[in-house]
Amino acid sequence: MVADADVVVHYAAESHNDNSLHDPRPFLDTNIIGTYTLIEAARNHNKRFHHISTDEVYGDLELDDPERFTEQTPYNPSSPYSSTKAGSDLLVRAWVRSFGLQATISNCSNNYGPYQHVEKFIPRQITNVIDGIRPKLYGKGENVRDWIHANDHSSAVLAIIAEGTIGETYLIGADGEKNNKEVVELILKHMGQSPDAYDHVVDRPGHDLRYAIDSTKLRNELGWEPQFSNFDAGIENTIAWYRNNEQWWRPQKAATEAKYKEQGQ
Ligand SMILES: Cc1cn([C@H]2C[C@H](O)[C@@H](COP(=O)(O)OP(=O)(O)O[C@H]3O[C@H](CO)[C@@H](O)[C@H](O)[C@H]3O)O2)c(=O)[nH]c1=O
Repeated sequence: MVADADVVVHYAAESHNDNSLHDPRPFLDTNIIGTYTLIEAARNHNKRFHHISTDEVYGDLELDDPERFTEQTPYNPSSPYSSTKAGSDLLVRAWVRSFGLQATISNCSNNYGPYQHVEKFIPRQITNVIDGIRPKLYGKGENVRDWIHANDHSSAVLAIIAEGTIGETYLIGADGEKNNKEVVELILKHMGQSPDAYDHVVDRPGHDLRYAIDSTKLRNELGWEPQFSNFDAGIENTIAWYRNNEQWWRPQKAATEAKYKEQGQ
């Protein structure tokens, strides 16, 4: 497959923190060995490679910290998931230096939009409300995530593939910081529910407090700008998508909720 490709863009990963806390092994197999397999294939076939990664490799920030993550922030991952992504980033960097792999890396903040698995925060709450279940907030709901629409993530990746400098890392983010409580309240508002119609549940062990991305390098060097900066409208459209595409998510819903129930979440 790699022999016939122009560019290998490596999005594939075990990506869900909660899953990694209950069964870390698939994260090592997929994120570490899987990435090793792909960079070896790209090296053997002399192909341009782009590695999709996460801002979680940088650990977390305090809620009141004025700083945001930059390409210079030291790696400090917290979870089995983010530590395997940090490991996969380092493999790519080593293949660039040792073997001259023509690779770039991007670390993106939290994505939202259509086609997201119902295990993730936003689709879980939307599909819960559709099913008459109250949304579930971990802990106090004060944790902050820096939301970006999936289409903006994709346009940034395209810009990096086209114009990015080999060996470089680019942070992708759209200045979308919101705490989890605000997001749930917005979903409830757009779904005609009372703003307090949610439950607090058991917190995630080691739960990262806040992620925040400074994407100046991507914007200045490659001229990238996000197009979907209206989060309110983005959430409304995402709700409409889940309402209109039940056949896509329904097969995963019961098993996903059963797993959460086992953890008191
Ligand atoms: C599923 C769920 C999550 N949460 C909280 C935990 C987090 O603070 C926030 C978002 O949770 P998640 O959707 O699991 O996403 P998070 O752990 O931030 O990680 C996401 O964003 C990362 C980028 O920052 C990606 O690398 C990961 O693959 C992706 O899963 O919502 C709740 O309060 N209730 C929930 O039911």
